[in-house]
Amino acid sequence: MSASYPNIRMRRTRASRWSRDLHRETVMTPSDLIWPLFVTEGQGVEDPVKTLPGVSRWSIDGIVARAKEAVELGIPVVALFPNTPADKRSDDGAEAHDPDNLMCRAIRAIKQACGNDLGVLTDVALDPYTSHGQDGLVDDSDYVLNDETVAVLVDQATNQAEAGADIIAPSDMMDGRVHAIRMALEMGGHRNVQIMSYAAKYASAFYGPFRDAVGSGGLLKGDKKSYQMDPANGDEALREVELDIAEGADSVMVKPGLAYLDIIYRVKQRFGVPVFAYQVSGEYAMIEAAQSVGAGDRDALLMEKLIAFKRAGCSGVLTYHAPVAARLLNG
Ligand SMILES: NCc1[nH]cc(CCC(=O)O)c1CC(=O)O
Ligand SMILES: [Mg+2]
Repeated sequence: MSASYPNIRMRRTRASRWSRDLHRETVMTPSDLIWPLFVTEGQGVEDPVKTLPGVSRWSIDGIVARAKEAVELGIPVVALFPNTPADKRSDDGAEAHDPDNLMCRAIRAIKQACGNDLGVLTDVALDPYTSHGQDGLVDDSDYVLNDETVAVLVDQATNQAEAGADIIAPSDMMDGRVHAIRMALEMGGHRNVQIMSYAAKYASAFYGPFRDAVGSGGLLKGDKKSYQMDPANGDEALREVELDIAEGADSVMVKPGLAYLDIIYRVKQRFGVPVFAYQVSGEYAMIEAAQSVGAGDRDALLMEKLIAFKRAGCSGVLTYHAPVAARLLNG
């Protein structure tokens, strides 16, 4: 007989629902969710994304409706990604400079409709605007240029802040861009605009459906391994995070989510900063696929994964399942 048994029975506290509720260490609420939304041109358009069943691209009127839905559900933030029309994509991603581009119009429309009831997070990177699908400017050998790209990103971020963005989220993985954007925001009088940096973003096979959604997938030549991180590396993620905090990020993101729980945990333990996980498109698609072949229950799979992010140390999670999760949490 073990020295502790039967003095200690771990099952005692699990025996009834009230007791399980009482002993729960981690809670998830709708305010832990960030809802990524895809914007497209037009009016009254809902364009389903084939590889993300249940997710659509919406024209700005639809995006405003989704934003109001987020407020009703208690979701504090939406994240915006534009599907730029093909004829506005170019080698240099010039459309990113236009203060009236799809993204900026969507930001203004949401802020007008929802004001301070909802935060708007905006993606900074060039892939929705480039004809080659890379997140930055490329040289003759298709190498993604760092400093030249950062200059464009600063302009893109400034336009988004001018349009009313509350959180600027650079997802490009260029070196030094957080500092450059922070300086531009300070100089531009946007002192309270936050930066949530995609600090540890991996060159992942889980981004496929997203690239479909923003229309960059078919265009992408090669891969993003010269700027996004090697999935084999963990110490390097801590260096990335340390730099972004020093450069002025208010919070950091780890992306993708589930396969990188160790990174989330290490970042939280080491730096104690707000950490967010991006449960990316491929992760969403896997849950939906499991549901559709009867391999698992979507709601249960989803909530288990979300609580794992909280347990690992996340302040919140970006997930396409945000409205589904919020409804479940709201009962
Ligand atoms: N700037 C690109 C960007 N911003 C968010 C995602 C992926 C999100 C997802 O898969 O849900 C990507 C894809 C990429 O790096 O190719
Ligand atoms: Mg970095």
